[in-house]
Amino acid sequence: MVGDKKKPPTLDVTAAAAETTSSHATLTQSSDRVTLSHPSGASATILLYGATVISWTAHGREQLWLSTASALDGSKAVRGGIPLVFPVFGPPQAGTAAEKLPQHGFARTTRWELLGRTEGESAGEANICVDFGLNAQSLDEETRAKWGGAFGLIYSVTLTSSTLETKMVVQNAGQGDSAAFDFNVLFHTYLHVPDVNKIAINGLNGLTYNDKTLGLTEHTESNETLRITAQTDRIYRSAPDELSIVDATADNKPVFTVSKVGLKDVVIWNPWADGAGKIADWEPKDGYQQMICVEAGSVAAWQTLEAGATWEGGVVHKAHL
Ligand SMILES: O=P(O)(O)OC[C@H]1O[C@H](O)[C@H](O)[C@@H](O)[C@@H]1O
Repeated sequence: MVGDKKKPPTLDVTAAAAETTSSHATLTQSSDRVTLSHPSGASATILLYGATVISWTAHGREQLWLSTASALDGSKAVRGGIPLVFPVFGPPQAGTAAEKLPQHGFARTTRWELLGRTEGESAGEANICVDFGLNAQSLDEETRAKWGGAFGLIYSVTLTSSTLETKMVVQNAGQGDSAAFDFNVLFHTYLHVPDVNKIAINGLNGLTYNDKTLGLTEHTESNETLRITAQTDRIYRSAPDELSIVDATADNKPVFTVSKVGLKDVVIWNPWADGAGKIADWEPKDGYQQMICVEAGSVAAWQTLEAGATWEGGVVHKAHL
């Protein structure tokens, strides 16, 4: 696990018991998952495998899309929810330190350690937060041999009545000049939407993006609002810190607000019918109509972390419906 001295000072590791309750919120733990419950009725369930959020409820409804065919037993990355991408986004390029790793790295396919829970306040309301840790020593030997970074990660998931915040701290525990490492990091959030044909994404106009469906070619977004009408897989570079997802068929009623801190890029992904048909664990096949991936991260360029240095970034997802 991440060294004691490097944990956030507020972290209450001793509270990570089988079940801890308070008048404000509860954390329930089983052998493979943790569930946070907020007094408002909101909840979040996180698998220790990949520290993957597999459910987030607010306003009495599920806010994340999860394939009904997804493995949840640690045999394969989860198809839906919020898989974590680290230390490489997409298929690693030959010649990079990450070249031997699988697509999207190892964070989503490694069991994390539960560090503990805290309660606090955000935006004037009570929240509950749970922290998970992963470091180089906890990787299996095969994975360690594929990527040498002396990394430590602390991943925090914070729940309020209508928001889910995901935050990552990356530490370089290495020593000496040669211990710097490069990484990508991304929160691969599958947002659940009532009908993808009706939503629009605001905040991308004027940005440069690389279109993965067109061989990663570079384009400039010229639409005030982005509608999803076909397979979409784009890396929007240097995106603004706030994006809104609205219902374009209902006076642009807000559906989600996505606010990022310390993260440069946003990936927008929907596999559409053609893509979903090729993904074995995607069910129901027409489920692409009820989701949109809005993935905040730093992926267009490597983040370089020097020995002893710490990096931090996160995203707040706010559900309006
Ligand atoms: O199938 P996965 O490895 O989970 O990747 C799912 C998707 O992740 C990101 O959104 C990428 O931009 C897509 O190109 C990729 O298809």
